[in-house]
Amino acid sequence: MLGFLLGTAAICAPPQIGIPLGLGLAGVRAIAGRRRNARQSKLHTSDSEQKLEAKFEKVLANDVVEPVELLWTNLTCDLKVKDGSTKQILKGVSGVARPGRLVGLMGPSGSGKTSLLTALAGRVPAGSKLSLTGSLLVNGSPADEAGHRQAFVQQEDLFYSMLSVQETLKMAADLRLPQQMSAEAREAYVKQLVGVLGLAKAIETCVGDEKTRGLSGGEKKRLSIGCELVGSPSLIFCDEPTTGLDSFQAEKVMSTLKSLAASGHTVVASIHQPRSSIFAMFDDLVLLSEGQPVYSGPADQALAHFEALGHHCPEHYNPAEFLADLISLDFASPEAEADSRARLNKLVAAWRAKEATAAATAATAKKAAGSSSSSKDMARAASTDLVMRRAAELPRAGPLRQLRLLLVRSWRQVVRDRATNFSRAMSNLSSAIVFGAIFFRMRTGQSSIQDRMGLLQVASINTAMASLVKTLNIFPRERTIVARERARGAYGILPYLSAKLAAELPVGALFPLLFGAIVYPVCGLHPSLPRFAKFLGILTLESFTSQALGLAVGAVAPSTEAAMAIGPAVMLVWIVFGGYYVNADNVPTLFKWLPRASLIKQAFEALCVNEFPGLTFEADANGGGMRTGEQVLSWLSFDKSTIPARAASQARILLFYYWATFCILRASAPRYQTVRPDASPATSVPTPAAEPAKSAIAPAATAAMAMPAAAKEAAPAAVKSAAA
Ligand SMILES: Nc1ncnc2c1ncn2[C@@H]1O[C@H](COP(=O)(O)OP(=O)(O)OP(=O)(O)O)[C@@H](O)[C@H]1O
Repeated sequence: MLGFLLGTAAICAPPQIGIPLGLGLAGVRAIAGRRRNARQSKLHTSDSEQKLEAKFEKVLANDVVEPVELLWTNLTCDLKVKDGSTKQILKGVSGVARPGRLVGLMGPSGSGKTSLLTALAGRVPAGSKLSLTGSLLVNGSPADEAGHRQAFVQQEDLFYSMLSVQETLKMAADLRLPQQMSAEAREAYVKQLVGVLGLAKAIETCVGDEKTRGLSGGEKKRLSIGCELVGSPSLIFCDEPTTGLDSFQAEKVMSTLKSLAASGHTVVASIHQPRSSIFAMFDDLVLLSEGQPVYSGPADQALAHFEALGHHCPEHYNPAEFLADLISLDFASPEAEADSRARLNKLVAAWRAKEATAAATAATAKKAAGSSSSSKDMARAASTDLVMRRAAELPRAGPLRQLRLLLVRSWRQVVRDRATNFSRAMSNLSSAIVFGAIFFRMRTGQSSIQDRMGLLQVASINTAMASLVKTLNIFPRERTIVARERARGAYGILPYLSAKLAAELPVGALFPLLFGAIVYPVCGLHPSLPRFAKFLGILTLESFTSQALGLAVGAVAPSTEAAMAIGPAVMLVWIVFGGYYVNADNVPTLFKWLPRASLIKQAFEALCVNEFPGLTFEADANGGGMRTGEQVLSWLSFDKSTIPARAASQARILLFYYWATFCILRASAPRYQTVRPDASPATSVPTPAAEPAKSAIAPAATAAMAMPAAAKEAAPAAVKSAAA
């Protein structure tokens, strides 16, 4: 199985590293292969899967990435605005991304880079106000039918902050690689990936967050790329990978992308205004302004193109800056705007004319490329293609394995997050000290009845709020990570939620216990050990229910800020109907369900039922007042209540929130729209006007592009011969 690693390593590593590495470790691969076979026979893996896996290894070991060519023609993105009109964000953009080449998407802010990248990656949400038309082809087939593997590295780097680089990559590998891979092979695969990403020095460093120091911005970005690389995608999209990084880190990130392109991947990265050393890394360049194409072709021919149009880039000038200035609109004054707009219109018109001229040539070239490919090339590409696709379908981690892996991850996150745990402990401790000081050693006078009720109410509110706020702070962010991982098909919602709860509940229970253990004796609540234990149990269950409410709100809210606004507002309703401010008997029929659904009410009522029975109070100055705890319960309308009944109600509310969270998360699985064919007749052929320099694997790419129909016929024969 180490062969798998070596193959992938050879693909991911720059050629000068990959080839010696492959040769040097060939012996180790043989040993690992024998171990794998033994393990597999133990697992009763089916023969066909073993054969497929062997072929998969062979394909990877031969340093072959399935070549993928992405071709977009006349791509238009319309945005419906409020008044019913339409704003064009992309206005008929065409271009190509070839295997083995790094394509830079450049343009001024708001020019449509992110929109184009998102459209190319097929990540425009379905049902949004955006609609896409045009043509998007992968190796000649519509992108949504091509079945290729691709990765989308988003601008924001999100991770479980307490996991190290190695653990993060290993988790991605464990969840997403075929489960037949041995543990050693996975480990070696991760090690190799770390090398490719240049993260060897940071391998044990935890990712970190605002509270805990960890990876630098550049290292986080490379880790994001690494997580997306698991599964060896042919096509890699990267949205503004250098944003927020210093020039050194930005260059390292771009070098990683460049070496991935050099090993056969097709890489497309949007970038705002790179320094000249980064600009020099681009093989191809797509320039956009105001959603219109200004240039699309080899990066080293861009300046010549604009030179021919009368715009000369001064010597020793950063070409990226020159191009950015050239295609930007100047809003300094109406005259400057009119001038820059006129210049831009000319540049766009010149490019459109060049595209139109290239159309006929490209059609002929495409035909020639198809016929010049040897049948051997075609069979090889078809074989590779089929094996890679089928290998990607090998079973990954099943639900139980997912549960185990996710449990380990959540547990590490919860236990290692000392900063959060410390602040939670301090918050509960300080609340306990404040309440302890206010309600210190309550006596048995009439006024102590109110004090006891007040303490029980604030104890239930404090416990609920502490748990809610902590969950709202963390969960919306975690939900985004989960959504990304689910988009890669890493795991299901049920294993995720089960693992999260199993890991978090034991740690989460410590904080209400700490609070209750101080408040109960200090305030002089009913002096009985069983009642003390029940007091702690009621608070802990309430804390879990409040966490579940936080999960449901966090699942539905679009951001942490929104969740922090919605959660306390919902909690306020439960506090009002918490049994202290409004007597349940006086609630209008329409709202009768509210006290029943209030987690505060269930906790407060249970705490009262635990506290008051058996207590006696001194009479007031007139000899009146409530003399027994039972009278107090009756006054509160809690006289028929029992602790098991309240606990059962609380458990029902808890389960309802879990169920709601599950349903919301499942329903919110991202759905993306496909590109609708353009109704108008095709106006251009999507080939850069200038012929790009041929990459090492360009012939394979051309063959793959030209032969989807032929591939279908050639594939079975090719695979048969490979199996033989
Ligand atoms: N979902 C959307 N709703 C409203 N406007 C949008 C949406 N998506 C894009 N736009 C608009 O389309 C234009 C292009 O946006 P886009 O984010 O693609 O530009 P960009 O070149 O990536 O900008 P930047 O470099 O600043 O990130 C902008 O004017 C933007 O406001």
